[in-house]
Amino acid sequence: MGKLAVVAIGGNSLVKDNNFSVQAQYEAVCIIASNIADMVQEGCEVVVTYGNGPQVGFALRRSEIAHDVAGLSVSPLVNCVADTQGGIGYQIQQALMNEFIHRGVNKKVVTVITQVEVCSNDPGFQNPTKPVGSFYTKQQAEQLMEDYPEWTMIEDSGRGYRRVVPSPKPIRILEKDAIKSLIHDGYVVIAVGGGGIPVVKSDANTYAGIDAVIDKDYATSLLAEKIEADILIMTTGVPKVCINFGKPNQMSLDRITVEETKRYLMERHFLNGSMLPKIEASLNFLKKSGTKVIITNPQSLKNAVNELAGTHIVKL
Ligand SMILES: Nc1ncnc2c1ncn2[C@@H]1O[C@H](COP(=O)(O)OP(=O)(O)O)[C@@H](O)[C@H]1O
Ligand SMILES: NC(=O)OP(=O)(O)O
Repeated sequence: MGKLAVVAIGGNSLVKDNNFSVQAQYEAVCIIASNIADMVQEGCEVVVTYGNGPQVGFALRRSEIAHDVAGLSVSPLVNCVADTQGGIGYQIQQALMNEFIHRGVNKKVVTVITQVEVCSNDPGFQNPTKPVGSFYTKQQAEQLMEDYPEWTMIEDSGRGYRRVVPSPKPIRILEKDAIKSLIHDGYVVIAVGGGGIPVVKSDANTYAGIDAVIDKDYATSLLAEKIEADILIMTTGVPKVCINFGKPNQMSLDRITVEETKRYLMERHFLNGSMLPKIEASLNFLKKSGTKVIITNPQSLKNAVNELAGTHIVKL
């Protein structure tokens, strides 16, 4: 078996130039699929995970508006996660499958509906931190919080204001063994979409969904550790991680060690709800099975694997 890489696709990186259409998202997915197919052809085993931050927020909002306008029942947030996990997984699966067909590569692709266990006492339920859906101006955000007193909104990385929802930490991936078997059988596996569908265990050892959005970077790092992946790659909206992000002295990083990363983390260079989870997920992974983490944008993926792009976080 070649090197095992986990490629995590950021939900925001699937939204191009504020075009929220399904077609535009599919086009963004196709760029990533082409890069992933290159990696597979170069001998890598690949597992794909993906976010759903924008998409799950849109799904929730659509359902709330349908309730207000047409009296339809509101979809619980956990079902919005399941819906977007399926919808985005379908697009990635189809784009990758078509890419392999075009190239004459005999590789099977499958998406696994993935449930991820969280703790019902997780402090994340009391303190929502996960930005979802659209970006709003400060004025719009103030108006929305007046109209919907139950909403919490925060400023997200200088990009505008967004609604935030609870984001408990992932503790167990229920379908982990199925994912491992499929990798072993030669599939490109797509899993842990949207961070996984959050579930809690009952006293009777059964499971039930709970309203939250798990950060896909933490869920991906947990999966990467459990399947003993060699490399973790996170694609997002920026080609490289920066220090002093958004400031006049912003500087992008090519290669950093774990120790340097920890120092930048202490110096608060990575913003909450956006780059911070990626960095924490990277450090978790490198503490366990991982040898290297790459953070870059989708179009640079192939070059990044060949050390020509992206930010590389290494043990030494
Ligand atoms: N230190 C940093 N370096 C680079 N980008 C940063 C940094 N801090 C915050 N960001 C922002 O974080 C974004 C990535 O987070 P986000 O869009 O939430 O991730 P995702 O692509 O997984 O949806 C980048 O596109 C950038 O706007
Ligand atoms: N669920 C999640 O973390 O999605 P994003 O990566 O799109 O924020």
